[in-house]
Amino acid sequence: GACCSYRLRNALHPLWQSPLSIPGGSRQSPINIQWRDSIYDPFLKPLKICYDPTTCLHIWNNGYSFLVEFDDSTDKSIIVGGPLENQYRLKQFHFHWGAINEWGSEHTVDSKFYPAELHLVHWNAVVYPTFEEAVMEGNGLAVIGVFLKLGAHHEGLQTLVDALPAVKHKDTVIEFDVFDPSCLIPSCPDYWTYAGSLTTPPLTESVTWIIKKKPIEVDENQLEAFRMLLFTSDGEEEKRMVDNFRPLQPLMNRTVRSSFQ
Ligand SMILES: NS(=O)(=O)c1ccc2oc(NC(=O)c3ccccc3)nc2c1
Ligand SMILES: [Zn+2]
Repeated sequence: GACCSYRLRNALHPLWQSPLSIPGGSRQSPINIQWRDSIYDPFLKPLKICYDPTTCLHIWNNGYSFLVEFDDSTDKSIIVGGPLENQYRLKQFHFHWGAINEWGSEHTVDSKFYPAELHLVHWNAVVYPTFEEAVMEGNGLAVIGVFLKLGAHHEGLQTLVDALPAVKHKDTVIEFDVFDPSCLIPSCPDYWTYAGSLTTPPLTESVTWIIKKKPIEVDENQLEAFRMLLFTSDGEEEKRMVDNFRPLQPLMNRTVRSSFQ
């Protein structure tokens, strides 16, 4: 059935030479969000986002994507509300994108891909002492997903794009001391939410996904800048960093809730 073909696809997908046996596999991510199957939940609260731009630390190319990491030793940059029982601390954000504009996002909406997707990764520091422990727990992480669509130039993203040549190769890092990632989040409050997993190893089923309904607009040059990054380290044969998204996973017996009617 569909499930075993997913299993096979996961095992064969080039980027994720994950062992044939993926973890449990009852709440894997990403998924297709079928708009008409999502259930409006009037008890979902608005998501409250409070980031302190001075908690920004550095940008680095980890060989999967480029990450902007934050100082998560205090509650200075947090999210609260939405589907969440506790407040969650911002750890890092990163993107997934395609070689061309026809695909690139991890989640799809009514089977439509966006050219890229932003993930803002947070962890439950109220209940767990470290990020590493939170990664192993069902309510450990909360990731906000924001779709990127081709359109107008995005001013806030440009400061990131300007820094990318300095992290072209895997395992390069540069200091990035002030950045407010809320400029990358649409002002429209509408979102979908479901219980899922990390989409790269360790693929642990510890993520409450909060997927914003509205995309942000970025221009062609900004998407092309992502595609100039490399999976490979300096001195290795160059492999462009593109198509760093995981294949869609089976919904199994999950429902996707919406914060809007
Ligand atoms: N595509 S994803 O599902 O958002 C996703 C997938 C896999 C991830 O591994 C980590 N680890 C750290 O951030 C980390 C940062 C610093 C120290 C330890 C871990 N974040 C992830 C997000
Ligand atoms: Zn991601």
